[in-house]
Amino acid sequence: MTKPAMRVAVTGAAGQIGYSLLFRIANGDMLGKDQPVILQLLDITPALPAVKGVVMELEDCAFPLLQGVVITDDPATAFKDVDVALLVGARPRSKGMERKDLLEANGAIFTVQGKALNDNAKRSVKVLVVGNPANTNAYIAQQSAPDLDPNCFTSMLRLDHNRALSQVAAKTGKPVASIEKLAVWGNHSPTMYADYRFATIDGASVKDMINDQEWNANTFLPTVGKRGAAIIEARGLSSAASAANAAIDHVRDWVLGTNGKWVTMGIPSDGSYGIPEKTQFGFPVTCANGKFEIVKGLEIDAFSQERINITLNELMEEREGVKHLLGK
Ligand SMILES: NC(=O)c1ccc[n+]([C@@H]2O[C@H](COP(=O)([O-])OP(=O)(O)OC[C@H]3O[C@@H](n4cnc5c(N)ncnc54)[C@H](O)[C@@H]3O)[C@@H](O)[C@H]2O)c1
Ligand SMILES: O=C(O)C[C@H](O)C(=O)O
Repeated sequence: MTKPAMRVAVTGAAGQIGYSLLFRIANGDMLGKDQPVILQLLDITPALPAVKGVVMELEDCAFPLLQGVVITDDPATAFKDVDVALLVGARPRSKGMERKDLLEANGAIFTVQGKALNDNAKRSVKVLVVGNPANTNAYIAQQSAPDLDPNCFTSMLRLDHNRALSQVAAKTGKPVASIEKLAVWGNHSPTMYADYRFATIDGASVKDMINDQEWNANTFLPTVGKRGAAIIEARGLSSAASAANAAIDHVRDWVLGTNGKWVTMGIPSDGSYGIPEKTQFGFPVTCANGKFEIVKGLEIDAFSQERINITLNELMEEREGVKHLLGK
């Protein structure tokens, strides 16, 4: 029997991530090959003609799972009864900027959209914030939606997770798919802490295999942390296909589960590992039955604690910087 369609809102639908994302959602890559979808696309008024062009292309793909498309510049319409909301629409940084430099330009978008989700989305909505600075924007949206469970709101660290997987695979000469139990802690920024201390490949310790703390501190962490800037430098534009791919991975795992495997999600802290409650922080999680759960009880050594403190402090500063948007 055919499943009822799930409603998926995507903001910034005319943008470059949107162009990589929408076709994959409509193809069933995110919610399953047996899951019909209705896309509810939001962008600003001047971008609506471009959204219509993308929708013409979606039609021309004749995706069997695509049951309908809504195009709008009104957040209330975009989020009406949605099961999943991908908040991508926001300005990207250009060369020389850090992601937090976007707070002023982008923060306000997320108060409006958080409120619109609060008033219109399904109570079980799964929200992923991609627009930068993603963790703090997700915090703003969550704080603007007091009637929704805070755990409805997540932010994207999956791109950092996937980047870290690739670097570890290259260093060890082993396939990406063989790596388990990798984690990325903290903010989606160069301060994030990609941690392979618990990672295994075919049951063997990755840390022992690499056995090179100098490489960890001076090559691996800067490479993963600054990868976004390296892509902007090389492409002249920020990452788009890999960002869309990470968004698909994040939501797919949240909805369909990880079978006990660890993934990284930015989620509101429950106080674990000393991270203040509701801080949107990258944690190792497992997902089952549509819910995520933090991997608890991991030992945090001195080097890791130092890195976690740095990324947490940055998030606290960002939070301080958006207080005025939240009337605090
Ligand atoms: N978290 C991550 O890992 C990650 C990775 C890559 C990019 N990003 C971020 O994602 C965002 C989008 O990147 P992009 O390359 O697609 O940018 P883009 O400029 O190509 O597209 C952004 C789109 O958002 C739209 N938009 C602007 N304000 C809006 C609003 N209030 N409501 C709805 N739509 C709005 C624009 O009109 C545009 O169509 C940027 O902030 C970028 O930094 C995050
Ligand atoms: O780095 C950026 O500004 C874009 C994105 O967050 C990335 O990590 O590629």
